[in-house]
Amino acid sequence: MTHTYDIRRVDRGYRFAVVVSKFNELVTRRLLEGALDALRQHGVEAQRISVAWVPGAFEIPITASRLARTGDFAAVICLGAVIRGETSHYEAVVSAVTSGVSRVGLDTGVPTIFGVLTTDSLEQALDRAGGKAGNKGYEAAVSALEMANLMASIG
Ligand SMILES: Nc1c(NC[C@H](O)[C@H](O)[C@H](O)CO)[nH]c(=O)[nH]c1=O
Ligand SMILES: CC(=O)[C@@H](O)COP(=O)(O)O
Repeated sequence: MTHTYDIRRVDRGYRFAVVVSKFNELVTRRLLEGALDALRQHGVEAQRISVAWVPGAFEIPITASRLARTGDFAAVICLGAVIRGETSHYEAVVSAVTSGVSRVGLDTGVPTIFGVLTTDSLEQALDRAGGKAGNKGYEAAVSALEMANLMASIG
């Protein structure tokens, strides 16, 4: 019989860190609210959640890395909103935050969840921050819970 890891078990002892960027705060505050809602709904008490605000998405990876390396957190949830402007700055920020968040997870072994919107417009971002396309912050927190449980199951 095959063995399947159980990702549904929620351990109330887990601690979670959230890194959220101030840039495009109208959007990112909604992502944060979604993430906090998801954690709360899954039984994670407020005192088990640490939130770090950073200036922009570019600063997310270094902060996630520092938090992951404390060993205090079952997962680090990264939230941001990079919205395309007139220049190639968008590509630079997206590239840095995407590869940086991925690297933190691989380097530390702590699930580092990518809840960073990369959109062509503010409207697209708001749609994904509690609007008609859901709340990617909420989804990111559910992924964090699943990964925390999966990592604990694997040992
Ligand atoms: N344009 C966006 C930024 N840019 C700022 C950078 O992330 C960074 O804070 C700055 O270059 C200093 O290092 N950040 C976002 O989160 N979203 C953007 O759309
Ligand atoms: C993502 C960002 O890059 C944006 O705020 C920068 O806009 P611009 O390319 O018009 O300077």
